[in-house]
Amino acid sequence: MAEFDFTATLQAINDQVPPALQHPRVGIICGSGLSGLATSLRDTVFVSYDSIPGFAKSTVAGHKSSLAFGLMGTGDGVPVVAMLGRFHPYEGHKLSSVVYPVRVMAKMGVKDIFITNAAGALNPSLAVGTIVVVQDHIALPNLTGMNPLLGPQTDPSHPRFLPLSDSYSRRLRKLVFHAAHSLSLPRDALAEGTYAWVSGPTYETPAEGRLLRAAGADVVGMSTVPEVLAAREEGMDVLVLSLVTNAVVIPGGYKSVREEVEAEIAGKPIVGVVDETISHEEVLAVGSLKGDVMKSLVEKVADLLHPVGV
Ligand SMILES: O=P(O)(O)O[C@@H]1C[C@H](O)[C@@H](CO)O1
Ligand SMILES: Nc1nc2[nH]cnc2c(=O)[nH]1
Repeated sequence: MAEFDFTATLQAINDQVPPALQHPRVGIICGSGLSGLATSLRDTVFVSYDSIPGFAKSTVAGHKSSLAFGLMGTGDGVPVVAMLGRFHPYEGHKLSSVVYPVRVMAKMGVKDIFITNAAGALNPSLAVGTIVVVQDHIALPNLTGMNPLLGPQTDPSHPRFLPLSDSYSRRLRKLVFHAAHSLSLPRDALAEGTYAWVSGPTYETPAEGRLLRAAGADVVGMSTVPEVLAAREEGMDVLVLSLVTNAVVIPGGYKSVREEVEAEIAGKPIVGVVDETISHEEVLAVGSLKGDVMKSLVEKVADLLHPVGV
């Protein structure tokens, strides 16, 4: 961690943020196309990543590069810091840089972190637009030597062998369902599921999608798990919400070329999906279409939070 200087980072941030907002209770990471979450904040102060030592720059469309500090929810509001733009390993950022902002949030006093992302559906019952409350993950990179916590510990007080069985806070997951009830969201607007982390930047082949589905994952994405690990190591409670932006596993699979040719010879139309691709533009479009639902959910959860220690 010698490359990171928390004191310099916090100093640069505090120079730009009024004292009342310098110790946020909640941290939010906005996924692809979900930076609109920050419009929930009042008295907002933006701090550009350029001005923060140790922070990288997000290079992905749909990700800005600033922190937003402000108050969320009714009444006095909950002090929040939101990352408008995250870092992904596929952009060339080291895993230690990817998770540095999460560690900085912990130093600021964040207790609960809400991590959002855009993800592809592996479970065919998940429609585009569904918000998945993540209850577990499968991280192939963690199992194959790319664990973000590999290497010297960033703090000797952290556990060397971090348990992950309780990574996704039951308290916060329950609050999401209470929030959805208060907002009268239809039951199928939300689901529970397991997130598979892959490195990207390629989207999955159909066979890779089937592999991850067979392994038990419901959605797949290219972020989040490194942040979850760092947050847990830092002692924060974690909530992850995945917005389903596209289907990876197609029910019934793709029609084979033989079936297509046979249908052509018989002069019949081919029934089923022949070919389908996903693009980041599509991912962002779903984000802007469904971002408001994510936003009201996050606002309501912030409202339902009890004061720290209660
Ligand atoms: O930052 P998130 O995980 O929301 O972004 C997803 C994964 C890739 O970065 C991108 C692919 O479209 O969207
Ligand atoms: N890996 C992966 N990440 C995504 N982010 C949004 N959609 C997808 C997807 O289909 N696969």
